[in-house]
Amino acid sequence: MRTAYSVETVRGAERELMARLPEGALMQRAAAGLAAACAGLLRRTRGGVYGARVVLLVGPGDNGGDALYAGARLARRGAGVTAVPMDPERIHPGALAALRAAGGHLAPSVPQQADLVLDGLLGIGGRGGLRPAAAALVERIPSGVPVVAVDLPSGVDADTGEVAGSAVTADVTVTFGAYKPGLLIDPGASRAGAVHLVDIGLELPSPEVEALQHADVAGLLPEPTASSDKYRRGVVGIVAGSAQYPGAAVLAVAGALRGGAGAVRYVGPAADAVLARYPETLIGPGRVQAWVVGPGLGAGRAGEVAELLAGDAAVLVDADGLRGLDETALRARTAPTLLTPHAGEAAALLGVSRESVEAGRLDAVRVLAQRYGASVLLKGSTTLVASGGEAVRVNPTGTPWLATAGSGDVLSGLGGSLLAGGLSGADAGAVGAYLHGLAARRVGGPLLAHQVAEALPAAWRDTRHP
Ligand SMILES: NC(=O)C1=CN([C@@H]2O[C@H](COP(=O)(O)OP(=O)(O)OC[C@H]3O[C@@H](n4cnc5c(N)ncnc54)[C@H](O)[C@@H]3O)[C@@H](O)[C@H]2O)[C@@H](O)CC1
Ligand SMILES: Nc1ncnc2c1ncn2[C@@H]1O[C@H](COP(=O)(O)OP(=O)(O)O)[C@@H](O)[C@H]1O
Ligand SMILES: [K+]
Repeated sequence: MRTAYSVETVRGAERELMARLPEGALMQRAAAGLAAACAGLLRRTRGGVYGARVVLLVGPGDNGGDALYAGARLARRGAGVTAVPMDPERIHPGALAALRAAGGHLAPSVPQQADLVLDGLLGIGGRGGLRPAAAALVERIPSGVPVVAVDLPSGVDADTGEVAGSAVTADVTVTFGAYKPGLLIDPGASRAGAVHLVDIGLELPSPEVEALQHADVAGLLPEPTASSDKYRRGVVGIVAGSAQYPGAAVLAVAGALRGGAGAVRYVGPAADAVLARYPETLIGPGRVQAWVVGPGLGAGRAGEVAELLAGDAAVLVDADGLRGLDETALRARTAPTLLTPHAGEAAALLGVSRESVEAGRLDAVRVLAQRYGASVLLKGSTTLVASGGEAVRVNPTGTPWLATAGSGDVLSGLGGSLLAGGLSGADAGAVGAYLHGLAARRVGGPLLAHQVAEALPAAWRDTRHP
């Protein structure tokens, strides 16, 4: 499991550790890790540190201090290091002295000839969009030169991944002590590049955000045992498709057949299309452990959604099923409930614009989960799953090629199948998104939704191999 912690939590852990260590020790640990990562990068890009031209963008706080101390270490190894301050009146004094003692110097503007740029403008102390002095330096980062962000790319909100205005786009982010949620959640995550964690010895409580990895997923997948039969493995029922959208039913069944349930039952007007493609499907109403309702349902079928929600089986609600959800009915449920909106559907549920959901994904998914008393999977770039007071799960797999018609239908069938196999709403959502994203990566791009479904068994097997 990869875990991420809020600024408040990180600061608390830092305070405790600093009280036990000599002054400045933590910053030295951070700077040593940062310099080592930069040296590694310079070895790969130009064969070594000696003679490299390194530019430091230096903010007024400790983030700038880290950059300066790391710059001093690189200067001692023969790099030519130039520091450009955001505000010449406010520079970490000890760190500047260390850089100067090592042969580095200050400059008023960003040199355009460089082998490496370190973004040490803002770290976890950054608030709101970059102010003009910081934004002006960011604009002058020469194109094509590798950028290493110190702790996090400046302009990215550490707690949420939100970006208000401009922000640094890094090739590598060297982060200290713990991942910050903003490094894992878009739009921040796609600014961070490859994230490298430097252990500075923090002791951390439970995380605010977490990302499953292969072993976590393998441990949650419902594998059959010697005593399994198809009913014990769980039956998933699919209520999807309409005369207008029969394909959604086929794709949801395609996902459900690969999610580990023992049987898939289809209820709706697209039975012929479903059977033509998947003769394994049971047709018509019957007992199930989990329902999937919504893909391609069309308008005017809220009664069917309400009926399923009034029952005691687990329910995954997607797409058209999300229209006019009854908050009270949802809150009264005791079986697992998983809602799977994309940003547009989430915006309709929240009564806000789609853009504001995209910009503040973490907040949106948390509010929805709380309001409906359900697990909520918010689709899109860096899919998120929230449930009650638990850590929000961020999906580390996936590809933008998934933004294609029908891929969400496959995900809903898959998630429902996992619910039928006994997973909780949060686990079914997180494991479903993980496999779905892994399958899509296996297919590559451009991809068709049914190919994602077909790649699910291979993705399932992949999770067993770290
Ligand atoms: N606290 C610790 O023990 C450690 C902290 N470390 C470093 O310290 C950093 C945090 O340092 P600070 O708390 O000094 O905070 P920062 O250095 O992240 O930034 C704070 C400064 O930036 C200014 N600022 C805030 N938002 C701005 C904006 N939008 N535009 C322009 N200026 C803005 C503030 O006025 C303040 O002066 C971490 O990210 C990490 O790099 C590391 O050295 C590891 C140890
Ligand atoms: N930019 C993106 N990056 C990664 N995944 C994406 C992106 N956009 C969409 N997706 C994924 O593609 C799928 C699309 O689902 P959805 O919007 O419901 O489409 P549909 O209703 O056509 O099936 C979801 O799994 C979503 O997370
Ligand atoms: K930074």
